[in-house]
Amino acid sequence: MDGTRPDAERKTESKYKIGKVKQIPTVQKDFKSGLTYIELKAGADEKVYGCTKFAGHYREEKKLGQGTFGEVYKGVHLETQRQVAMKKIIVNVEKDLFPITAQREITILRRLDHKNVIKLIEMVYDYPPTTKHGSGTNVEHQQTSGKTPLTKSFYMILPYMVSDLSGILHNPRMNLQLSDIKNLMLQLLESINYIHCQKFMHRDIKTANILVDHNGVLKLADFGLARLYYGSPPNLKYPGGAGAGAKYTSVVVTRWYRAPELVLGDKFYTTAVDIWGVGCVFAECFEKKPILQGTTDIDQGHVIFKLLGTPSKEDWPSAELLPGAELTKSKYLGNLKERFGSFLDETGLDFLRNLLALDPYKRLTAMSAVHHPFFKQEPLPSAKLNLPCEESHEADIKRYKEEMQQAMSQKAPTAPRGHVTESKISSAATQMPKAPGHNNFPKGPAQKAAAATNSYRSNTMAPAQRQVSRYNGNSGNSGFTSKASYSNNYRQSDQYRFHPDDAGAPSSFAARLPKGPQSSRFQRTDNIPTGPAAYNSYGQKDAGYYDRSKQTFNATETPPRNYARHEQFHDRSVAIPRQPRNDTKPSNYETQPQTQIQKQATSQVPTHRNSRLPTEPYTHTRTQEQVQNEPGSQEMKQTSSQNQQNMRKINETEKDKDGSGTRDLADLY
Ligand SMILES: Nc1ncnc2c1ncn2[C@@H]1O[C@H](COP(=O)(O)OP(=O)(O)OP(=O)(O)O)[C@@H](O)[C@H]1O
Repeated sequence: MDGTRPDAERKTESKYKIGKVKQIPTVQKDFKSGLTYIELKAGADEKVYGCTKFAGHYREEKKLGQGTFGEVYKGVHLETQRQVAMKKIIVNVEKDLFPITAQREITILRRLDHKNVIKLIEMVYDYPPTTKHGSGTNVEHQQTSGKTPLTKSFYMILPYMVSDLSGILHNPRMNLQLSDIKNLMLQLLESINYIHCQKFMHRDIKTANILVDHNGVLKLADFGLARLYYGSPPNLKYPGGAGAGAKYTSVVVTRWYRAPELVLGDKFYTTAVDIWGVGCVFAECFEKKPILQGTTDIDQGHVIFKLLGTPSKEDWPSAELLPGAELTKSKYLGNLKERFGSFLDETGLDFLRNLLALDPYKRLTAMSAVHHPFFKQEPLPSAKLNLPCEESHEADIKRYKEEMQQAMSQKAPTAPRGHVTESKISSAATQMPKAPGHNNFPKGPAQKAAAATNSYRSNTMAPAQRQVSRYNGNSGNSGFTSKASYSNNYRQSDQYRFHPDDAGAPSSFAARLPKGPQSSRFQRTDNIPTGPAAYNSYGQKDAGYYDRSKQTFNATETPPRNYARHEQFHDRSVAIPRQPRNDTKPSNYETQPQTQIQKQATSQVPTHRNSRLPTEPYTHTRTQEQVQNEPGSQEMKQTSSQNQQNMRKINETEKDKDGSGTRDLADLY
């Protein structure tokens, strides 16, 4: 381009060669051929190949979120006035190191092209003013203040998305119906199936990385931890995911969304780690907060097993071979049904249970999950996600919390004598002692009852509860302008509803995903083979089970209630007797009796800033002393210290290559 420049200068420039040379973004049209083109002309001060210069082309507006290596801003492309999101990557001029996660994200995003995956529009750069290359807006300030070392910035320019799922779930004016959740889940599974088929694992699935545009289209974002995996894409050979043939770093995924095999230190994990994240996201749509909030990496294991039960050898045979196997000596019974039974029926619970299968080889794949009967039963997934067009990002969560606390402090109207009123409950609640280390939100039963009346979950609330909800659009008391939300039994007319099996369904979900390892279980029921080997919790025709006592297959009856799930579902030839579970009560406050209203209240308190790396738990209802005195806690302590030792060993040998951003390139591909 500029033949007069010295070689040395050209060498430094090519260090940031990122893509095509693209200095002038104006798209022109050739009238003869009808083709559009961009004229390439290097400006005198534009030194980075493949990047547009920030100054004069883009304007930075409000902050949308905090990234690992810089912030994410809303911005405007000046020539087109198009709104964009700008993910800022700050590079220290002295060290001159480009963050590897950013490099990884750019490389991967450029390879992906799917409607449910965020697109990288272009890269732009901004030089510090001390260099002769020109002046950048952000760095001028640095120079004048003279405090911080000079940095140059790169921006990943992405299409602007009006909200992320974390923001949506915390926004009191947004009310997701079950049909909307199904729609979101289908879009999410499509995006994950696409990236898995492209041989990438995402490794950071969480609500903050799931973006939604103003048309209700979901876009998976943040590929900073993604990587190419080895081996074939998901297929019949590899149930439970793909990529098992190689060793990867196990310190990936934001802790609360980390799959149990990662928690136990497995390095030969598969794409199934992303499906675990999908399960966490799905459940979060109901509780409106991350469902598995471990305070440490070891605690994460306990929290997982508290929800799903400690796995027996039959449940997860390879767990005992993992470095953190000590954790499987705990004796939790699991409380998935108690926690989510009020939101989901048996089919929904089965879907959740199979997304959150502890054994990755029993977990659904993205392609099989799409065919789960959950999506075929009422309410069907909505054809289009219609959310109020309000910006909702993780950066807004703090504001929602303040709004909620303000609304809580307002007095409710007095009720006739003898009736329990919201204000009475609230005042009783405020007298309850606060648990240590917690915020100001009420904790005791009465407070939780008060909080429950302010539930976000209007779609699952009883009508009486819904009437007193301040946040619900249905409520006359609503302090917010809200789109009319539907009543509990509202059902969209069929023309607006989507069924995955409908040939002419208006949506793009119509069963066009390839059939995967476990997908046969979720295909049409007439595909399910008959006979003893076919008992399958989804096969309506063959709803039989292997009767252990009679040593026969009972093809006509449904299994008795206590029949172990793996016997019906996973073990197709021999029913392995389930290990009797020790009934010792674990040190698990969730197993203590809780009223429904308490549970609702606990689930509705968004006390964390957002769902990034956890620092403290949401609720902390017991004192240290209480915890120590609980039955089983000493035993847990021993297990825990052994686990800690194990995990320390793992961490020492593999110093968080992914989490710290100091990964070596070899791990990339
Ligand atoms: N294209 C976009 N449109 C609107 N908001 C966005 C966009 N991309 C990111 N955001 C917002 O910025 C937040 C952080 O973005 P992102 O997760 O990509 O950054 P990150 O540096 O990778 O963060 P983390 O360290 O949490 O992984 C998102 O949760 C979202 O709220």
